[in-house]
Amino acid sequence: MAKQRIVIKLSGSLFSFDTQVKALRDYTQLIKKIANEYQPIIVTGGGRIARFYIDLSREMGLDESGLDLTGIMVSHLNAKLLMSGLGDLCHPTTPKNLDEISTAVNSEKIIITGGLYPGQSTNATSALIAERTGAIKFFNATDVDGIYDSDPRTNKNAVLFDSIKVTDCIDMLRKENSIAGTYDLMDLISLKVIQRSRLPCVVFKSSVENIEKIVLRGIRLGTEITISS
Ligand SMILES: Nc1ncnc2c1ncn2[C@@H]1O[C@H](COP(=O)(O)OP(=O)(O)OP(=O)(O)O)[C@@H](O)[C@H]1O
Ligand SMILES: O=c1ccn([C@@H]2O[C@H](COP(=O)(O)O)[C@@H](O)[C@H]2O)c(=O)[nH]1
Repeated sequence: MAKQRIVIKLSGSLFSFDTQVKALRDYTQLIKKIANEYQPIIVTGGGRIARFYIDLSREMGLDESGLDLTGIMVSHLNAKLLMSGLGDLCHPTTPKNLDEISTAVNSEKIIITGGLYPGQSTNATSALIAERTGAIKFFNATDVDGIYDSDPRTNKNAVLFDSIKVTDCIDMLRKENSIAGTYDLMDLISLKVIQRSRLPCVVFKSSVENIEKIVLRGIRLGTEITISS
């Protein structure tokens, strides 16, 4: 019987100018372990390298959708980097749209990809992929412990939610930026997809240990996004 699918958004913070091969290997080992139980679909964020290209290209005069495409390209490079350590266990290409995702998942292999469409973040991509592939859950492994009542990077007194209704999350995050390279945490598209498809989603801090705990051992971490009836 085919394995259940899960989508894991891997924080772009894993992919940086000083990333060590050990960190990547630790993640590929974890992905292999997860693949014994589920069919993982991994979406890699753009991280600092995407922001580096986006910022320079913006100064050079590139328009916003062009900048989004640049960010998407970098997220696919990050995906390729992770794929280098997975060999045949992994679908050989990074799908570029939802149709390619639908075909790729039929291989029953691990799927690794980056962003898909301009005007959104890899979180929205992940939610759309989860919706399209019938994944049972969207695990958003980010660079903070979960969803707070305000940005914890700018408010040291921000309070972490154990769970939050998707509607409250939409109200809280609706004023966020939607220009290339600045989509923080969950963008509106990701939340709307979660809402319309009642997609289970948890946001937590990315680490090999945390992903193992939450995905394979069912330990509760971070912030669950709940859907009210
Ligand atoms: N209410 C909030 N709760 C938690 N984090 C928030 C909130 N509002 C803004 N943020 C910011 O969102 C950031 C996480 O989103 P970001 O997209 O930068 O991370 P990522 O998904 O790990 O990176 P990438 O997009 O490169 O994969 C946090 O570092 C935090 O500063
Ligand atoms: O589906 C997508 C995914 C990404 N982008 C652009 O790339 C950057 C980097 O992605 P992050 O998720 O923020 O790491 C993002 O800011 C967008 O500009 C996109 O357009 N569509």
